[in-house]
Amino acid sequence: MSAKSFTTIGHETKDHPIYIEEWEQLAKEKLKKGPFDYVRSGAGDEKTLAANRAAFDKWSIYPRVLRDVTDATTRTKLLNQEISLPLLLAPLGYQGIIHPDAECASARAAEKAGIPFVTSTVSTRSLEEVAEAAPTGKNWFQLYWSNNREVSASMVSRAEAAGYQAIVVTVDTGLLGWRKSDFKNGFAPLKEAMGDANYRNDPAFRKSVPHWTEENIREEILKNILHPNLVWEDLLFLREHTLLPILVKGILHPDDAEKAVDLGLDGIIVSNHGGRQLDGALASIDALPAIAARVNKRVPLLVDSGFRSGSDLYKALALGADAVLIGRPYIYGLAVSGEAGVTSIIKNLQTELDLTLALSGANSINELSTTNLIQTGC
Ligand SMILES: Cc1cc2nc3c(=O)[nH]c(=O)nc-3n(C[C@H](O)[C@H](O)[C@H](O)COP(=O)(O)O)c2cc1C
Ligand SMILES: CCCCCCC(=O)C(=O)O
Repeated sequence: MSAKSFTTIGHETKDHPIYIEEWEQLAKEKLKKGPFDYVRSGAGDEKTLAANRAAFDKWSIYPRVLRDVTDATTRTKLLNQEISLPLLLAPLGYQGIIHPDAECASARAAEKAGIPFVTSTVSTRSLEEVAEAAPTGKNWFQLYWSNNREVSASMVSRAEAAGYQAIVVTVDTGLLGWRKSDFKNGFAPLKEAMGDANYRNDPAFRKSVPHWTEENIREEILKNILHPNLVWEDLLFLREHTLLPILVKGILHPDDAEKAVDLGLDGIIVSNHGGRQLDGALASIDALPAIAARVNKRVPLLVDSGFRSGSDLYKALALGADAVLIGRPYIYGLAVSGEAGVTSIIKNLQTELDLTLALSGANSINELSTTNLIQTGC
């Protein structure tokens, strides 16, 4: 889709909101308090959640004019694959608390839009079901490291067998963040039996729980996921167990980015988990420039946390990211209208990015660099 086709978009979205805030409000009206607060909230006093948004205002787009932008396009390549825009749907667990079609709807919307969908380890639908729902999709699998390496290896093998194209290892959740609204609401999605599909179906996990009962299974899953002892060397085990590209999600420091490249990992996702883990950590967009400089295009660099508009995406791409992941926005779309809602969110972002490119005087994502921005805030 190019900026020229913008006029057709109004029609396609006429029954849907344009503002993300409206989607959020509709999702709030539709969902129960526990699930809605679980999705919206951040850790602690939500300083990082807020910083993720505020940090975009430090940068302004520095436009150029009188350039022919008739052919401006958001198409680009990621991991040697064509994607229609540099956007991915981030791994969000437990989507069954949001909509009965859960991850299958999100994966189908991503498939139709030509962008990757990242299935979470704690998805409501098993990774095989998600792959079946979007058989031509660019499906990636997010791994929560297991305390039992055989379980991690087994999940990755299943992902390979189901046609997944990349593995994302999340490394910022060795312990769960201090999530006050969930404590207040007494809400724990795993207790709702919404994130256990990948474990129930996993032969290595079943073998590792000798006294499997319906009562203890979710406790066992939690014990399995939380891994404060995970260290870089553990990732070598994964490197040896798959030929799929491995991306590490949850990097904020350039030294850690360097370490990931040194270990032979294939990509980095700059992320503070949408402000849900370490409250007080820096905004992702603030972490990006130093990491981009250090990585220096040796591996793809992705970023998430707080992205809500085409202009936000543009800023990250100009600061050195190859693509951006969104989380809550598409989940609000899912809550409001299932697959169609997710599609609307993607289309609006694509159109806005396309227009932002063209209006700034650029024709493609690859042209963007820090010269397209100027720092106007601190
Ligand atoms: C409800 C919810 C569930 C999440 N579940 C996961 C998960 O299972 N695995 C993971 O790596 N990240 C998870 N995340 C973090 C997202 O992948 C992503 O980093 C974050 O949502 C990006 O910020 P944004 O929501 O502001 O776009 C979750 C985030 C939310 C909001
Ligand atoms: C024990 C780790 C579970 C994390 C669950 C999903 C998630 O990442 C989130 O932010 O919530």
